[in-house]
Amino acid sequence: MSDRIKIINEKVISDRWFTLKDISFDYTKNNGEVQRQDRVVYHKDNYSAILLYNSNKNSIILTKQFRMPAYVNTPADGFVTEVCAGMLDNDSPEGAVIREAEEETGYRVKQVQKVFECYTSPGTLSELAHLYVGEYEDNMKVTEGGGTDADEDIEVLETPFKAALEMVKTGEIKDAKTIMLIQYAQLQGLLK
Ligand SMILES: Nc1nc2c(ncn2[C@@H]2O[C@H](COP(=O)(O)OP(=O)(O)O[C@H]3O[C@H](CO)[C@@H](O)[C@H](O)[C@@H]3O)[C@@H](O)[C@H]2O)c(=O)[nH]1
Ligand SMILES: [Mg+2]
Repeated sequence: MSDRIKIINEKVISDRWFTLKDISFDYTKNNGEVQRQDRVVYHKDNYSAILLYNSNKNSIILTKQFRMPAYVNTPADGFVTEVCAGMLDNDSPEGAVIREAEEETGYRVKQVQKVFECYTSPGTLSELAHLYVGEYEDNMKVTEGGGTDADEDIEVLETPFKAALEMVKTGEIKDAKTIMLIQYAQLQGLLK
């Protein structure tokens, strides 16, 4: 496959947060014809996310925080309900998800299970997500959570699983990784 792609030029448009590049390349089409193409790509660090669940209480841990891109799309959607997620920051996907679970939700989990990887928006972003589930218990709560960066202001919401399913149905939960993990838990019968 890769011999069908020849990079011709890469131009950095912005490296203000992650890097936005304009990439021109020669692409060999399925019919053998070579075509010069140009794509704008946002190089975004990979991240891990986790659905923390308690199968005795039938509850999950969700977070809620302001997300400017969602606000730009629809101001009423600016505060986004999500599972805990964070960038790898040079950790392994598993190390990062355990770190972020504690920083954002206050739960110190030891065992996590990887369920899948996904490209979050492969036409635009280089970002690959590593998605996990993990059991939490009340006695694993070591801090209030909320995030460690000065500009992180994360609400931690212990939510009955039934209520979360309803939030997906009504559109109150619109975040893709969160919907995927909630539906995974439902399909696997992790929670009722
Ligand atoms: N200065 C600056 N800081 C930013 C920017 N974007 C994010 N940050 C800050 O960088 C930190 C990143 O926190 P993480 O927990 O590691 O990542 P995240 O923001 O939760 O992002 C992950 O989940 C998102 C939601 O699904 C994903 O959209 C994102 O790509 C990523 O994987 C946060 O403090 C956030 O405010 C930016 O453009 N500029
Ligand atoms: Mg985060």
